[in-house]
Amino acid sequence: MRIDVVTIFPEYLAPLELSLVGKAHRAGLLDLRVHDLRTWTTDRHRTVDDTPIGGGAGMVMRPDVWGEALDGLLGDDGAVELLVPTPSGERFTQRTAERLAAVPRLVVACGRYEGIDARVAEHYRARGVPVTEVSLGDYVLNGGEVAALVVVEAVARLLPGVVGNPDSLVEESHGAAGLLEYPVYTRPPQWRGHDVPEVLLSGHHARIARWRRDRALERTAERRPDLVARLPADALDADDRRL
Ligand SMILES: CN1CCN(Cc2ccc(Cn3ccc4ccc(-c5n[nH]c(N)c5C#N)cc43)cc2)CC1
Repeated sequence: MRIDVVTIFPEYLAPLELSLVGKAHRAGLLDLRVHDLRTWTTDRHRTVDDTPIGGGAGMVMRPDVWGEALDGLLGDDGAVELLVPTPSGERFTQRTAERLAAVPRLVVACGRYEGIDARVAEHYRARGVPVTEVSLGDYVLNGGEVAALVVVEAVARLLPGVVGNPDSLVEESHGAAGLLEYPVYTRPPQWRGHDVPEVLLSGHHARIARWRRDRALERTAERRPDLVARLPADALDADDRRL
Protein backbone atom coordinates (compact mmCIF):
# COMPACT_ATOMS: atom_id res chain seq x y z
CA MET A 1 0.00 0.00 0.00
CA ARG A 2 1.17 3.50 -0.80
CA ILE A 3 0.19 6.49 1.30
CA ASP A 4 1.04 10.05 0.27
CA VAL A 5 0.60 12.82 2.84
CA VAL A 6 0.54 16.44 1.67
CA THR A 7 1.11 19.14 4.32
CA ILE A 8 2.75 22.52 4.92
CA PHE A 9 4.38 20.94 7.99
CA PRO A 10 6.12 17.77 6.68
CA GLU A 11 8.15 17.53 9.88
CA TYR A 12 4.86 16.94 11.75
CA LEU A 13 4.77 13.48 10.14
CA ALA A 14 8.30 12.55 11.28
CA PRO A 15 6.96 10.31 14.10
CA LEU A 16 5.74 7.93 11.39
CA GLU A 17 9.36 6.90 10.87
CA LEU A 18 9.36 5.46 14.38
CA SER A 19 8.17 2.11 15.71
CA LEU A 20 5.85 -0.18 13.77
CA VAL A 21 5.00 2.19 10.94
CA GLY A 22 8.64 3.09 10.43
CA LYS A 23 9.60 -0.59 10.41
CA ALA A 24 6.82 -1.33 7.91
CA HIS A 25 8.05 1.51 5.74
CA ARG A 26 11.66 0.28 5.85
CA ALA A 27 10.55 -3.31 5.23
CA GLY A 28 8.65 -2.21 2.14
CA LEU A 29 5.28 -3.23 3.61
CA LEU A 30 4.13 0.38 3.33
CA ASP A 31 5.24 2.99 0.81
CA LEU A 32 4.85 6.23 2.80
CA ARG A 33 5.68 9.55 1.16
CA VAL A 34 5.33 12.98 2.77
CA HIS A 35 5.16 16.06 0.54
CA ASP A 36 5.46 19.76 1.35
CA LEU A 37 2.50 21.54 -0.25
CA ARG A 38 4.67 24.62 -0.80
CA THR A 39 6.56 22.61 -3.43
CA TRP A 40 3.68 23.48 -5.78
CA THR A 41 3.55 27.22 -5.06
CA THR A 42 4.72 29.62 -7.77
CA ASP A 43 5.18 32.92 -5.95
CA ARG A 44 8.29 34.06 -4.12
CA HIS A 45 6.46 33.94 -0.77
CA ARG A 46 5.29 30.38 -1.44
CA THR A 47 1.70 31.38 -0.58
CA VAL A 48 -0.85 28.62 0.11
CA ASP A 49 -3.73 30.63 1.60
CA ASP A 50 -6.00 33.57 0.92
CA THR A 51 -8.89 35.43 2.55
CA PRO A 52 -12.30 33.69 2.69
CA ILE A 53 -14.76 34.75 -0.04
CA GLY A 54 -17.94 35.83 1.71
CA GLY A 55 -16.00 37.18 4.65
CA GLY A 56 -15.21 35.62 8.00
CA ALA A 57 -12.18 35.21 10.17
CA GLY A 58 -8.96 33.47 9.23
CA MET A 59 -7.63 32.25 5.90
CA VAL A 60 -8.57 29.47 3.49
CA MET A 61 -6.15 27.23 1.61
CA ARG A 62 -6.03 28.02 -2.10
CA PRO A 63 -7.50 25.54 -4.62
CA ASP A 64 -4.87 26.22 -7.29
CA VAL A 65 -1.90 25.11 -5.18
CA TRP A 66 -3.77 22.04 -3.93
CA GLY A 67 -4.82 21.25 -7.49
CA GLU A 68 -1.23 21.27 -8.72
CA ALA A 69 -0.17 19.05 -5.83
CA LEU A 70 -3.02 16.55 -6.10
CA ASP A 71 -3.01 16.32 -9.90
CA GLY A 72 0.46 14.88 -9.60
CA LEU A 73 -0.60 12.35 -6.96
CA LEU A 74 -4.12 11.36 -7.97
CA GLY A 75 -4.73 9.47 -11.15
CA ASP A 76 -8.30 9.08 -12.36
CA ASP A 77 -8.20 5.31 -12.28
CA GLY A 78 -10.16 5.04 -9.05
CA ALA A 79 -7.33 3.08 -7.44
CA VAL A 80 -6.41 6.12 -5.39
CA GLU A 81 -8.60 7.51 -2.62
CA LEU A 82 -8.31 11.10 -1.39
CA LEU A 83 -8.70 11.48 2.36
CA VAL A 84 -9.31 14.95 3.75
CA PRO A 85 -9.28 15.40 7.52
CA THR A 86 -11.73 18.15 8.53
CA PRO A 87 -13.81 19.06 11.61
CA SER A 88 -16.89 18.54 9.44
CA GLY A 89 -15.92 15.04 8.29
CA GLU A 90 -17.51 11.68 9.03
CA ARG A 91 -16.17 10.10 12.22
CA PHE A 92 -12.95 8.12 11.60
CA THR A 93 -13.46 4.68 13.17
CA GLN A 94 -11.85 1.24 13.13
CA ARG A 95 -14.27 0.38 10.31
CA THR A 96 -12.87 3.30 8.31
CA ALA A 97 -9.33 2.07 8.97
CA GLU A 98 -10.26 -1.46 7.89
CA ARG A 99 -11.78 -0.17 4.66
CA LEU A 100 -8.80 2.07 3.88
CA ALA A 101 -6.33 -0.76 4.55
CA ALA A 102 -7.77 -2.45 1.46
CA VAL A 103 -7.29 0.59 -0.79
CA PRO A 104 -4.18 0.34 -3.02
CA ARG A 105 -3.24 4.02 -2.69
CA LEU A 106 -4.28 6.76 -0.30
CA VAL A 107 -3.54 10.49 -0.54
CA VAL A 108 -4.08 12.45 2.68
CA ALA A 109 -4.54 16.21 2.23
CA CYS A 110 -3.69 18.00 5.47
CA GLY A 111 -5.35 21.39 5.63
CA ARG A 112 -4.51 24.27 7.93
CA TYR A 113 -6.03 27.68 8.68
CA GLU A 114 -9.85 27.46 8.24
CA GLY A 115 -9.53 24.53 5.87
CA ILE A 116 -9.09 23.80 2.16
CA ASP A 117 -11.24 25.52 -0.51
CA ALA A 118 -14.31 23.27 -0.87
CA ARG A 119 -13.86 23.08 -4.65
CA VAL A 120 -10.80 20.85 -4.25
CA ALA A 121 -12.79 17.89 -2.91
CA GLU A 122 -15.60 18.73 -5.32
CA HIS A 123 -13.18 18.72 -8.30
CA TYR A 124 -11.69 15.31 -7.60
CA ARG A 125 -15.08 13.76 -6.81
CA ALA A 126 -16.27 15.04 -10.19
CA ARG A 127 -13.23 13.36 -11.75
CA GLY A 128 -14.26 10.05 -10.23
CA VAL A 129 -11.76 10.02 -7.39
CA PRO A 130 -13.21 8.56 -4.18
CA VAL A 131 -12.97 11.43 -1.67
CA THR A 132 -13.56 10.83 2.04
CA GLU A 133 -13.69 13.69 4.51
CA VAL A 134 -12.98 12.41 8.02
CA SER A 135 -12.98 13.84 11.54
CA LEU A 136 -11.21 12.33 14.55
CA GLY A 137 -13.90 13.57 16.91
CA ASP A 138 -15.83 16.49 18.28
CA TYR A 139 -12.96 18.73 19.29
CA VAL A 140 -11.03 21.37 17.36
CA LEU A 141 -7.49 20.85 16.09
CA ASN A 142 -5.36 23.37 14.20
CA GLY A 143 -4.89 21.26 11.11
CA GLY A 144 -5.10 17.84 9.53
CA GLU A 145 -1.63 16.54 10.45
CA VAL A 146 -2.64 14.92 13.77
CA ALA A 147 -5.44 13.16 11.91
CA ALA A 148 -2.96 12.02 9.27
CA LEU A 149 -0.77 10.50 12.00
CA VAL A 150 -3.79 8.67 13.42
CA VAL A 151 -5.05 7.46 10.05
CA VAL A 152 -1.64 6.24 8.87
CA GLU A 153 -0.98 4.35 12.11
CA ALA A 154 -4.50 2.86 12.32
CA VAL A 155 -4.33 1.71 8.68
CA ALA A 156 -0.69 0.62 8.57
CA ARG A 157 -1.06 -1.72 11.55
CA LEU A 158 -3.76 -3.61 9.65
CA LEU A 159 -1.50 -4.31 6.68
CA PRO A 160 -0.20 -7.89 6.36
CA GLY A 161 3.12 -8.41 8.11
CA VAL A 162 3.15 -5.11 10.00
CA VAL A 163 1.99 -6.36 13.40
CA GLY A 164 4.08 -9.30 14.65
CA ASN A 165 1.17 -11.30 16.02
CA PRO A 166 -1.89 -10.95 13.75
CA ASP A 167 -4.01 -12.54 16.51
CA SER A 168 -3.61 -9.31 18.47
CA LEU A 169 -5.60 -7.58 15.74
CA VAL A 170 -8.53 -9.89 16.29
CA GLU A 171 -9.42 -9.18 19.93
CA GLU A 172 -9.27 -5.39 19.72
CA SER A 173 -11.22 -2.59 21.32
CA HIS A 174 -13.94 -1.50 18.96
CA GLY A 175 -13.25 -4.75 17.14
CA ALA A 176 -15.74 -7.17 15.67
CA ALA A 177 -17.34 -7.69 19.11
CA GLY A 178 -17.99 -3.96 19.25
CA LEU A 179 -17.01 -3.85 22.91
CA LEU A 180 -14.30 -1.94 24.71
CA GLU A 181 -11.20 -3.86 25.73
CA TYR A 182 -11.07 -5.71 29.04
CA PRO A 183 -8.40 -4.71 31.64
CA VAL A 184 -4.95 -6.23 31.03
CA TYR A 185 -2.27 -7.23 33.57
CA THR A 186 1.29 -8.55 33.64
CA ARG A 187 3.85 -9.51 36.31
CA PRO A 188 4.24 -9.11 39.25
CA PRO A 189 0.94 -10.70 40.44
CA GLN A 190 1.02 -8.34 43.49
CA TRP A 191 2.07 -4.72 43.09
CA ARG A 192 1.81 -2.04 45.82
CA GLY A 193 -1.04 -3.94 47.44
CA HIS A 194 -2.93 -4.39 44.17
CA ASP A 195 -3.43 -8.02 43.16
CA VAL A 196 -4.08 -9.39 39.69
CA PRO A 197 -7.60 -10.92 39.65
CA GLU A 198 -7.28 -14.53 40.84
CA VAL A 199 -9.16 -15.98 37.87
CA LEU A 200 -6.40 -14.78 35.51
CA LEU A 201 -3.86 -16.85 37.46
CA SER A 202 -6.08 -19.95 37.41
CA GLY A 203 -5.11 -21.25 33.99
CA HIS A 204 -8.81 -22.00 33.46
CA HIS A 205 -9.22 -20.59 29.96
CA ALA A 206 -13.02 -20.73 29.83
CA ARG A 207 -13.32 -18.88 33.15
CA ILE A 208 -10.70 -16.34 32.02
CA ALA A 209 -12.56 -15.75 28.76
CA ARG A 210 -15.84 -15.30 30.69
CA TRP A 211 -14.21 -12.87 33.15
CA ARG A 212 -12.73 -10.84 30.29
CA ARG A 213 -16.03 -10.66 28.45
CA ASP A 214 -17.82 -9.58 31.63
CA ARG A 215 -15.31 -6.80 32.22
CA ALA A 216 -15.56 -5.69 28.59
CA LEU A 217 -19.36 -5.58 28.83
CA GLU A 218 -19.25 -3.66 32.13
CA ARG A 219 -16.73 -1.15 30.76
CA THR A 220 -18.67 -0.64 27.57
CA ALA A 221 -21.98 -0.17 29.40
CA GLU A 222 -20.34 2.29 31.79
CA ARG A 223 -18.18 4.32 29.37
CA ARG A 224 -19.75 3.86 25.94
CA PRO A 225 -23.48 3.05 26.20
CA ASP A 226 -23.70 4.16 22.58
CA LEU A 227 -21.69 1.09 21.57
CA VAL A 228 -24.00 -1.18 23.59
CA ALA A 229 -27.00 0.34 21.85
CA ARG A 230 -25.41 -0.49 18.47
CA LEU A 231 -24.65 -4.14 19.27
CA PRO A 232 -26.50 -6.56 16.99
CA ALA A 233 -29.45 -8.31 18.68
CA ASP A 234 -27.61 -11.64 18.82
CA ALA A 235 -24.37 -10.14 20.16
CA LEU A 236 -25.26 -10.79 23.83
CA ASP A 237 -25.81 -14.34 25.03
CA ALA A 238 -27.68 -15.48 28.14
CA ASP A 239 -24.51 -15.26 30.23
CA ASP A 240 -23.98 -11.67 29.07
CA ARG A 241 -27.51 -10.71 30.04
CA ARG A 242 -27.03 -11.86 33.64
CA LEU A 243 -24.88 -8.72 34.25
C1 LIG B 1 -15.69 30.49 11.81
N1 LIG B 1 -15.45 29.12 12.18
C2 LIG B 1 -16.01 28.20 11.16
C3 LIG B 1 -15.73 26.77 11.55
N2 LIG B 1 -14.29 26.57 11.71
C4 LIG B 1 -14.06 25.18 12.05
C5 LIG B 1 -12.58 24.86 11.94
C6 LIG B 1 -12.00 24.75 10.69
C7 LIG B 1 -10.64 24.44 10.57
C8 LIG B 1 -9.88 24.26 11.71
C9 LIG B 1 -8.43 23.96 11.60
N3 LIG B 1 -8.20 22.92 10.61
C10 LIG B 1 -7.71 23.14 9.36
C11 LIG B 1 -7.65 21.92 8.71
C12 LIG B 1 -8.12 20.92 9.59
C13 LIG B 1 -8.30 19.54 9.49
C14 LIG B 1 -8.84 18.84 10.55
C15 LIG B 1 -9.21 19.51 11.72
C16 LIG B 1 -9.86 18.79 12.83
N4 LIG B 1 -10.31 19.41 13.94
N5 LIG B 1 -10.89 18.50 14.74
C17 LIG B 1 -10.85 17.29 14.18
N6 LIG B 1 -11.38 16.14 14.73
C18 LIG B 1 -10.18 17.44 12.95
C19 LIG B 1 -9.93 16.33 12.08
N7 LIG B 1 -9.72 15.43 11.43
C20 LIG B 1 -9.01 20.90 11.84
C21 LIG B 1 -8.47 21.58 10.77
C22 LIG B 1 -10.46 24.37 12.96
C23 LIG B 1 -11.82 24.67 13.07
C24 LIG B 1 -13.72 27.46 12.70
C25 LIG B 1 -14.03 28.89 12.38
